[in-house]
This record gives sequence, C-alpha cells and structure tokens, in this order.
Amino acid sequence: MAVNQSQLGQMFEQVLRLSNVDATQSVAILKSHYSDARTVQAATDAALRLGAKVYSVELPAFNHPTAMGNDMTAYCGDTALTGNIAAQRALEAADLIVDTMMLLHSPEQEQILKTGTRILLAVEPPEVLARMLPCEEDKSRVLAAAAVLEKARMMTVTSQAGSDFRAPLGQYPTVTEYGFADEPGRWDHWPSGFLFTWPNEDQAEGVLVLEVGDILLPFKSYARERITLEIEKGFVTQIHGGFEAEYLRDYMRYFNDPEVYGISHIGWGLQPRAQWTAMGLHDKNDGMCMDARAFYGNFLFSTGPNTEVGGKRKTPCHMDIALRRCDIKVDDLLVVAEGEVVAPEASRAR
Ligand SMILES: O=c1ccc(O)c[nH]1
Ligand SMILES: [Fe+2]
Repeated sequence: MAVNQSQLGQMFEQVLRLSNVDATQSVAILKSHYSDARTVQAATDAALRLGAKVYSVELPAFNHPTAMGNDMTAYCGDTALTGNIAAQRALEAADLIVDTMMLLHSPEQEQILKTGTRILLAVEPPEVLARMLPCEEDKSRVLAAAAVLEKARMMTVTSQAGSDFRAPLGQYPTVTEYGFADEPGRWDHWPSGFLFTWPNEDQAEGVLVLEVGDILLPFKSYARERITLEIEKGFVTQIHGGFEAEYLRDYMRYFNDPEVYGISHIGWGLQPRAQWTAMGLHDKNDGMCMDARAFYGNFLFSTGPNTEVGGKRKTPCHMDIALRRCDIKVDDLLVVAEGEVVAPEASRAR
C-alpha cells in the first residue's frame, strides 16, 4: 500500500501542530540525498501551512569506510554534520528541526538540543509513519510509565527463556519517545512510543536470553535459535549459541573496540500500533524498523554508545535488541508481565 502526498501532508500538519509549530516558529528541514523526497516535501508544506518560517539544510552524505549496511542506527557517532560548524549554527537557529537524514546518537544532536532547539526525527517510510501517527494518548501513556521509571533504583528482567538481568539505575535520566517534539530542547522520533534509561556505569549484571522470534537490529533478523548473553559489570562478556550467536559475536568483534559490549539504553515498548510481525513484511533498506523498538510490552535493550546522556562510550557499534514475553520490574513494581503491559495503569493502551 502507499500513502498519497496529500495524506502525508495532512499527517505532518497534525504532528507539527502537536510539536507546537505555528506562525511564531522557524522550522529547518534537515536532509541529505538519501532523504525520502515525499517526507521532505510533506514536512515543508505542512510547516508552511502552519505559518512557520521554513528553510532547508542539505548536507552531503557521510560514509564511514567501516560501516556495513544502510541502516543509519548501525554506525553511530560521526554524521554528515560532524565538524560542519556553519551548518550546525544554521540548525541551532531553528525552533524545530525535522531530521530526515538521522543525527541520532551524535554529540552534535545533543549540542543542538542544549540550545533549546527541538528535533523531530522522521526517516521511516510514509506508510509506517501513517500506521503509527502520534496522538496525545501516546504521550500520556509513555509519561505515566516514565513517572515510575525516573524514580527507580533498579530494573530487573526475567523470562521463561531464562533471562535474569539486573540493572541498578539512577545515574542516568529517563528518556521518553512519543512521536512529537513539543517541549524546548526535546528530541523525539515519529514513529515511536516507548521509554528507556541506562544502567549505572559498570553495574548491570546477569543473563539475557534471546528466544526464538526476538529481534536483532540493525540485522533486522528474528532470532531462529536461542542466543544467551552473559553480562558482568555492565558489559556483555559471553555470547553463547549456534550460528546466530556466532554472527553476533563476529559482527561486534569487527569493530575492534571493547566498548561495543557495554549495555546501553534499556526500557520497554508502549506502542500498540507497532507490530512484532511488521519487520518481516519490509525490506531491510525500507527504514530502521521502529516497530521492533516500540511494540507493546517488549523489553528493548541495546549495546554500545551512551554519549547522548553524558556517558563515556562513543563507540560506533549500536545493537538494538527487542525481547518478547519478559517480566520487567522497576524496583518492586511489575510493569510488564510476560510481554503484557500491566502497570502503571495509565500506561496501558485502552
Ligand atoms: O528512536 C530510536 C531509534 C533508535 C534508537 O537507538 C533509539 N531510539
Ligand atoms: Fe538504540
């Protein structure tokens, strides 16, 4: 199926309105040659219809010679903006940036946000954007869960498959993603609908078992056999299993950087319109597969960089791994039971 340009424009108008775009605002459309032209046009037209002053910043694409695949989340840190001070100043001048080229996990993104500029990332295919069009209810559900997570001192994750993981919390903030950038200095991602934080440095411990069907990004693969990760002092120390484990080990070893094994953001999915099955219906180059990150009741954990919250790991290798059917506890509150969101009540989809 395909979204027509008029529908896409109307959706952007709704999301930019939720992002507080109006005639008092300036909106920068950040793009590169690989941006989706339909998205760039729809964002531009919608911002103009809302009365904003609109401009584009086009950056020549950046490729790191060791990066593999086309998923922009695979290789983090350096981007087309790195070192381009003039372009960064032009972007910092905006009230809102619609990012259609991907600054995520870059130090420059944090520098821009610190000036009060808002950033909305939109790089998924228009049809995925349409299926997960953000609404106020997404925000209220995610914020209800964040109210619990930001006070927590411990996250524990267990599962029938054998996961038994503990992450002391408190050193790092809670991050929410609900699909629109409505507060000064806020970054958000359309589509999304989940929340996360980071374990205290060097303190995550235990075992995470990827069961058949769990998702590995940026591989965009469903695990077809179990992979067992042993975690000690915040780092993955062993990766056990068959072919899938060997593939993961080989991929991470390729970066020749011990920091790739650090545990990065950890949290859970709250988007009922995201589907575990969706990745199987898309080509690997269609987008970054936000369905996998956001599907309702997942446990999403990641490895690698944590610079975006002032952490010391600026490693380029970033794995996002989504597990089904876990029990997730935040301090003593069970928030997800075998992959079903159970608390807080206000975070549950109607
Ligand atoms: O929305 C996102 C996308 C990727 C990621 O690593 C975090 N959040
Ligand atoms: Fe991630």
